[in-house]
Parts: sequence; C-alpha cells; structure tokens
Amino acid sequence: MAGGGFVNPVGGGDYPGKLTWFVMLTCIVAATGGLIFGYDIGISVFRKEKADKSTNQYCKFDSQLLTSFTSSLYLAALVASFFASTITRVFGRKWSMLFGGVTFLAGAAINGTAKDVAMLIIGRILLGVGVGFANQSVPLYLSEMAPARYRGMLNIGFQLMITIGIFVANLINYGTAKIKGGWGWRVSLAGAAVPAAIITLGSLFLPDTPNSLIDRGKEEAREMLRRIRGTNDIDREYQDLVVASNQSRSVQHPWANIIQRKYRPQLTMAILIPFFQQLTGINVIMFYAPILFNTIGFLDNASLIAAVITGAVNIFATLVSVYYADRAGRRKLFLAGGTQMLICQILVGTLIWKEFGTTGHGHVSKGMAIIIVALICVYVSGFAWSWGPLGWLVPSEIFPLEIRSAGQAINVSVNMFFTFVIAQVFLSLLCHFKFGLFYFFGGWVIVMTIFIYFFLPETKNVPIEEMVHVWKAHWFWGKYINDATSAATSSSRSNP
Ligand SMILES: OC[C@H]1O[C@](O)(CO)[C@@H](O)[C@@H]1O
Repeated sequence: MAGGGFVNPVGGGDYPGKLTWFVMLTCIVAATGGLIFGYDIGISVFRKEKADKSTNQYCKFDSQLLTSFTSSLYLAALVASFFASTITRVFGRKWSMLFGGVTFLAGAAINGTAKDVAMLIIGRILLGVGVGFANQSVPLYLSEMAPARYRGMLNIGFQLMITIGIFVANLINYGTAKIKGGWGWRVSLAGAAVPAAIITLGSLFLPDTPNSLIDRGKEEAREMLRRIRGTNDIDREYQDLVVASNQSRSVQHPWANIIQRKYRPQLTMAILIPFFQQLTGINVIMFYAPILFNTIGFLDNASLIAAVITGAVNIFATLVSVYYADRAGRRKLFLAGGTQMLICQILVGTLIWKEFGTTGHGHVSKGMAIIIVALICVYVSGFAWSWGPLGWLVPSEIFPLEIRSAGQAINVSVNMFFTFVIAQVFLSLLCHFKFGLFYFFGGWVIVMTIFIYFFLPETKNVPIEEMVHVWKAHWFWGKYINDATSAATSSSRSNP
C-alpha cells in the first residue's frame, strides 16, 4: 500500500562499527542543548493569578497582555535560526551550539538582573537567539554523529532534554512562586543560566561531525570517523561522505537550491512536520496546563501539581520513543501516537462539553476532574512518543548535506512560528471555541496522521547520506528525484 507498504530501498544497510562510548558521550553533551529550550517553555507557564473576574470558565483568562511577552522569544528564535544555518554550514555544527549557549547565558543574566521592562525584553530576545541556534544545530549534530541504526535513539536525546527542561522549570516556578517579597521570578529567570552553562561548556569540548569536517575540507575527518565508529573499517562510509560532500560543494547557495524540484519532498517535510507538531495542540498543555486544570475546577495548588504530573509523563513517554524509534520505525510511532492523541482529544472535548456546555458555567466533580487529567496524560504520552521527538528527528535526517543546514532552519522557524501563534491565540480560542478547541486540534491530528500514512517513507536505519534512495523509491515522491541525483550518491554503495 502507498506509503504503508514501503520497503526500505537500502535494505537497512549500515556501515561497520559500533555504538562507542565516545559517540554516546558527545551526543549526550550535545543533546543538553535541548535543556535551554525546554527550560524556557517551562518557565513561561501561565498561572492563575492573571485571571480576570469572569464567571465564564472558558473566558476568564482571555488576556492578550498575558501572552505577548512570552511569545517574543519565539520570533527571535525564528529569525536567528536562519543566521544559524549559515554558521552551522560554513563553520561547523559545534560553533552554532557554542554561540547558542553563550547568547542564552547572556539573556539569562540580563533577565535575572533586569531593572526595567526594556532589559526584560532584550534578555528575552537573547534567549530566543540562543534557542534558535541550538535548535538549528543540535539535531543535525546528533543525526550526523550517530551510526544509522542508533540515529533515532541518539537524536531523541534532544527532545528528552527539552522535556526535562520543561519539567525542571515547572518545579522551580512552583518553588519560586512561594518566595515572599516578589523577587521569586528573578530566581526562575536567572536559573536559565544553569542549562546555558552546561551546553556552553560542553560544546567547547565537542568534536565536529565527520560530515561537516569533510564538507569543510578538514584533514582530521577520517580520524574522527574512525574514532566515533570504533573501527578501522570505515572506508565505505568515508567514501559516501566524500561523495555527499562533493555534491554539497557544487551548491553555493543553499537557499536558492532548496526550492528546486528535486528537493520538493524534503522541503515539504521541513515545513509540514513542525507545522503539524504544533497543531497537535501540545503547547496548550505545556503553557497553559495550570490554567486549563483551573478551568475544569482544580484549585491553585492542585492545578500546579496536575501540571507537574503531565510534565513527568512527558519525560517518561519520550523515553519510550528512544527505545522504539529505531526498532518499530518512525512511521509506526507517528501513526500510533496520532491515533492515541485523537481519541483523547475527542473524549476530553466531549467531557468538558457535558460539564460546561456552551455557556461555560458549571462545576466539575472530583471524579470527573481526575478522569480528565488522566486522559490528558494519555494524550501527552501519545505526543511524547511520536510528534515530539520525531518532529526533530525526521527533518534532521532527510536532507542531503548541501541543503541540510538550510532545511533545518526552515524546520526550526516553522516550529517557532506556530509555537508563537498558538501561545498568542490559545486563550481567545478557548474563549470562542470552548470545548470545541479539543475537536479543533483533533481535526488537525486526523489530517497529519493521514499525511504520514501516505507521504512519509520509513527512514529508520538508513544511512543519512543515502536517504535520497528512500525518496526515489516512494510511490509519490519518487517522480521528483531524477536518476542522476540518486546515482550520484550511490557510487560507493554499488561499488564498495
Ligand atoms: O514536550 C513538549 C514540547 O515539545 C515541543 O513540541 C518541541 O519539540 C515544544 O513545542 C513543546 O513544548
């Protein structure tokens, strides 16, 4: 069947070598780049104090002021990811990570010591720049370092760190809210310096990927490949990287090239995957869980605790995809996670409808509130083993080297843009769509699940510089890839 019966055209053929400690360690360090993004998402969670006096449960938090400040970070990250793409390509992945860490560190320092709103805004923009650079470079770094058959596992370290960042920030927020004297927010904001310091120091010690070293004509590439694969038998992989790099060097202007017809499948994914990831509605939960739980009748403390529970579920469910992404494959996780989210969205929407109707007046019983929180946890776990991690993994592994960095910038910017949009409009959407908001996101989940079924080929275990064959063999995308393109990348494979 169309996308479903897709056969891996390179037969899962991987290169010799093992999962070395060296590669594990470098990937863990690089993945900590996700902490800064996660910390920021977690720190931005909205609290109940901001509510107005409305008795309509759907509308009592409808305030633009509440959202604008938070959202500015995502716009800064969006713009920064384009600059990051040039640095990542020309100077190497490592320098983008370092730059991201340093900028984020500066932002945290300015925010923690802010004396006025201007300082808060400047700090927030610097944080955004840091996030843009890290999100652009880290997923690429991980996917290039990893042996093909462990790429899912190692790349998902990034999303895992995002979820840990969110969780830790939620806890810190919870603690600092109790500090008397009104300076608790400074601790929360300055706390961002800790994850920033980790990725800044870590990236100083990271080697660059063999793909990037070869692409930039560096002698040490072969030695690095030998080291990360833990074997001397690297000729075939090295040769494939050289072929990819030769092709890459013939492309001077990735931005002009990426719109060529032959890159249409990858470009489509780089736009639609992050778009869909945000349209699952996940950030409604991440940003607004306390408000949402408050809406359905939890008291302040209880709604914060419920938010902490969803944060923990988010982490543990991401671990599930670490295990399954390279075994079951990306497609199965996408399809299973999507179905799971959809069922929960329909149930939650219907239960809230039954309780509050369209007027927004009513009261949820304790038992019902627990059922709703449980369903939201099942929804979060569906996201956490599908669209969450795969939203970074898949775009980072499908692009050929010459446009990989540009493609990743598109992925990041689309992701940031829709994170921004959802943070901006959620409160008024809740006020206007009411319980229908859950159906709205559920509708999108149906669209994206069908899209994956038909249009996303399986990419597990395929060496990253061989990915073009996967597109070539796809029932729909195949016609976009001409024979010359796929032949150019298979020289060493057919003639090892
Ligand atoms: O874990 C949830 C988080 O994951 C992301 O989708 C990034 O992959 C964020 O937008 C969200 O807050």
